[in-house]
Amino acid sequence: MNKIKKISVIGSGYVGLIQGVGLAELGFEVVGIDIDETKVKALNKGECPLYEEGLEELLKKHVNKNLVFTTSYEPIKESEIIFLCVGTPQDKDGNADLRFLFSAVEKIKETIDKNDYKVIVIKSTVPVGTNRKVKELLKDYNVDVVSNPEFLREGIAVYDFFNPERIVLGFENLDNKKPIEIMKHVYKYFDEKGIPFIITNWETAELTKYASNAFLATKISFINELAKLSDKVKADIKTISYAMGLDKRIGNKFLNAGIGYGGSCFPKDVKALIKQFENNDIEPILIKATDIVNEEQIKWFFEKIKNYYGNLNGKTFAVLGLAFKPNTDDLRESRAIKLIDMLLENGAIVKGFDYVKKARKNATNLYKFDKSMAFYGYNIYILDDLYETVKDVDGIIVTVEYNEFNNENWEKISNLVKRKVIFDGRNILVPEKIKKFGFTYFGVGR
Ligand SMILES: NC(=O)C1=CN([C@@H]2O[C@H](COP(=O)(O)OP(=O)(O)OC[C@H]3O[C@@H](n4cnc5c(N)ncnc54)[C@H](O)[C@@H]3O)[C@@H](O)[C@H]2O)C=CC1
Ligand SMILES: O=C(O)[C@H]1O[C@H](OP(=O)(O)OP(=O)(O)OC[C@H]2O[C@@H](n3ccc(=O)[nH]c3=O)[C@H](O)[C@@H]2O)[C@H](O)[C@@H](O)[C@@H]1O
Repeated sequence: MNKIKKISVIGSGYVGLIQGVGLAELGFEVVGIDIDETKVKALNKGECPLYEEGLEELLKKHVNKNLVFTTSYEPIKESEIIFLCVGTPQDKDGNADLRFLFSAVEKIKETIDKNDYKVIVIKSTVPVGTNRKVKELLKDYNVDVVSNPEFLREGIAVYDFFNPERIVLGFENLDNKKPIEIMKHVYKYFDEKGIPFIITNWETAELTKYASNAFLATKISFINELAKLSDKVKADIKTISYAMGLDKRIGNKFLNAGIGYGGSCFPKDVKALIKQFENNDIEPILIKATDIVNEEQIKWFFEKIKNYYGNLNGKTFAVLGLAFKPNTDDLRESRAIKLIDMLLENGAIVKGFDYVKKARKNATNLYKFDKSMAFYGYNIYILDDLYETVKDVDGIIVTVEYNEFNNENWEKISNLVKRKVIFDGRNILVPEKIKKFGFTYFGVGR
């Protein structure tokens, strides 16, 4: 097989950028294509538009060497492999919105020569049947379409790129060895590392992605539902999770009770999976419950806060954590933001903090530019310093699972707050330690 020279990666968001930078580090010549001109300009200067540990260093190492970014689709003419990494957000009915994907496919059609062989690899999370549709759209072209769902986690995405737990590849016809060989060549590094490859058909690959996310989300909703009972009967959900997790069949991961899952994927992918069931006339009982439990969890936690104070009007809260999880700037479906909105709607004053500078910047922009928030705009402050954030507050609310919170100076914090009350929405603090400084502590199910 000819050595693959150039790879195009369409979409330079969390997935596309990691994919592009990662492939560049593996020695390929990569072109990143995005419709966002500002993003492309920044990337070509080696500036990372999103925060991901280790990403900017790798970007700087390869940009303008074996990695370039452009808004033009022209470079795909020179690439045998084209990765599609555009967003597939939720539409108004809960389905995956494939507008960006189909628009990228249209651009591919306009650009490539019908006779030039290409492998088009869909990394975006797409509903069952999408790879087939894309192939149908390209039926007059000499292309193979491959489903290659992405499993990376934000916050540790660079690590995940180089250390995947599996590589799933879905093909139209397993007897057609050409695209299989090409994909194995691109992912040779992982093959040599002994990472399992799952070579299957399109539908299995597409559904594996949704199944994985929905299963993890279900584990979280399961423990969150149990946490409500645990809370009431004074059991300790952390001990329950630990004890459950020691059973290897259950495992200890994703059993941390809290204020629910957020992010750009679990909420939308669970909803999109529900829609795929419904579109196939099957009632998705369990997965629907996962979604409902998650939507309710934050409301339950908020009620807990409200019940304690009686009236939130004029009360000031320090909200520790803004993004949907630690070490990211991503505010999409962040439970912290949902909680802040509820506090503001109830007349509270919010002081928000996150360790990630870009998360603070994104939150500042969100409240500054979101017109619907303008009404209570003056009631929200995003601060750069944790101690400033807790100063004179009626309560501290932990919304992101940063272990680092335990290493802060709690004696100092206890002297800064107006009232020593903590609502730990992620069960991340060590209550014994905090209580020593006179705090009243509320967790989730403990
Ligand atoms: N963010 C994550 O951790 C993960 C995301 N995924 C999936 O990967 C896909 C991408 O997700 P993210 O990277 O988070 O999205 P994102 O929103 O961060 O990035 C998407 C990028 O695509 C660009 N784009 C849109 N239309 C385009 C077009 N026609 N041509 C070129 N560029 C275009 C946008 O400007 C944007 O930069 C989604 O399907 C998502 O569900 C899968 C695993 C992990
Ligand atoms: O498809 C995707 O986009 C990705 O979605 C998740 O990754 P991510 O959204 O980055 O974050 P997670 O670490 O999975 O956390 C998701 C949410 O669940 C919450 N969570 C996680 C674990 C837990 O025990 N409890 C809990 O509430 C987190 O706080 C966070 O809000 C999956 O873990 C990835 O494998 C997948 O590729």
